[in-house]
Amino acid sequence: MNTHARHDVHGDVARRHVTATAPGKVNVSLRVGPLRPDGYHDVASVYLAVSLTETVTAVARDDGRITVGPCPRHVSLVDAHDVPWDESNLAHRAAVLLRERMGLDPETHGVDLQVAKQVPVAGGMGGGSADAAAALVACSALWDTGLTRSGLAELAAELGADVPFSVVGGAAVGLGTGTDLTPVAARNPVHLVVVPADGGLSTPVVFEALDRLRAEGTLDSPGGVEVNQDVVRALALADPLALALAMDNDLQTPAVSLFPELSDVLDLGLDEGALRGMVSGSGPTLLFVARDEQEAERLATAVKERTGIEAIPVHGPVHGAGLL
Ligand SMILES: C[C@](O)(CO)[C@H](O)COP(=O)(O)OP(=O)(O)OC[C@H]1O[C@@H](n2ccc(N)nc2=O)[C@H](O)[C@@H]1O
Ligand SMILES: Nc1ncnc2c1ncn2[C@@H]1O[C@H](COP(=O)(O)OP(=O)(O)OP(=O)(O)O)[C@@H](O)[C@H]1O
Repeated sequence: MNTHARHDVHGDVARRHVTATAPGKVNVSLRVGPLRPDGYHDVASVYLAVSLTETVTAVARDDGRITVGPCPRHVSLVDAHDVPWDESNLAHRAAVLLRERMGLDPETHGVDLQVAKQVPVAGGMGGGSADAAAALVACSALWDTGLTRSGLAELAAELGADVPFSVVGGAAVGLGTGTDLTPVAARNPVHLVVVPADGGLSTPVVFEALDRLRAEGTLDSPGGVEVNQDVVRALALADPLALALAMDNDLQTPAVSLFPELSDVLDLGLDEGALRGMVSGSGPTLLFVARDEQEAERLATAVKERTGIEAIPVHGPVHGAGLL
């Protein structure tokens, strides 16, 4: 029996359960290369794990079934109606993959996954990826796999480009499809405001829009991608102004072309004193850089007052997926 699992009483049956959390992310730099034959793009990304986290409780079942649903105890801050609560859910896929790769008996190793979400759905902040990362960590403890964090990160890469980073957390450069991670220093927290949009954007559709804009010559087509070292340096120096000036995102133009309302909110954030505004990942969530925590609080309140949107002050880096 592993040391992390606790017991709970459901009816007459004591069921072991484990809870894990995993962070959402923003990309403070996202440089995207040309389309590859496998449908992916090489990226040079600088990831920052932020203080919006997903929580997954894995409750043991001995009938081999795997289920996923909203957590009945933890409050979700986002509308769980937008989430597919079936086998396509990334947390469900994570549990299936882990069980298979560890050679565990599918007749006896089942789990109910209870997910509490804080990260906007389909917002470009890797919320589904964080659910997968938390599910991997929770199920690994529940089933006593003995996998290390790097073993989990390797499995994570099979689930999606952003999943390994949510396992690892902190701040990191991501190469390849984003899964080849190198941690970078980020000593002091960076304070940001994230502004979710009313609706989501499909990640592949945003990448396709980028390819289209490049093919028609509206955007330059790079031969390859290089890491934005100015952003890496700004994180190491914990200098919000340098970070704001250096940040970039190749998916911003395609995301705004698909979701034109974003330009108004970007302008409004700058008008309210943000050091810089940018689309987070594939969008449509926006991120604004603030000078410090107080300024982030003030900015979030101002954006909320002017737009009615629930702007959220966050900070990063925070640690990766772990047991509660
Ligand atoms: C936009 C980012 O969030 C930035 O971190 C990621 O690149 C996307 O990560 P993700 O949502 O975990 O992506 P996946 O689920 O692996 O891929 C979804 C789809 O996005 C596109 N995709 C994703 C990552 C990548 N490096 N190149 C791509 O072209 C592909 O069409 C892929 O089929
Ligand atoms: N656990 C999950 N939570 C949310 N969405 C999920 C989950 N599992 C699968 N999905 C599907 O994945 C899509 C993208 O969800 P997610 O919230 O991860 O987007 P995202 O933050 O834009 O991702 P990324 O930044 O990694 O591209 C959703 O529209 C949904 O259909």
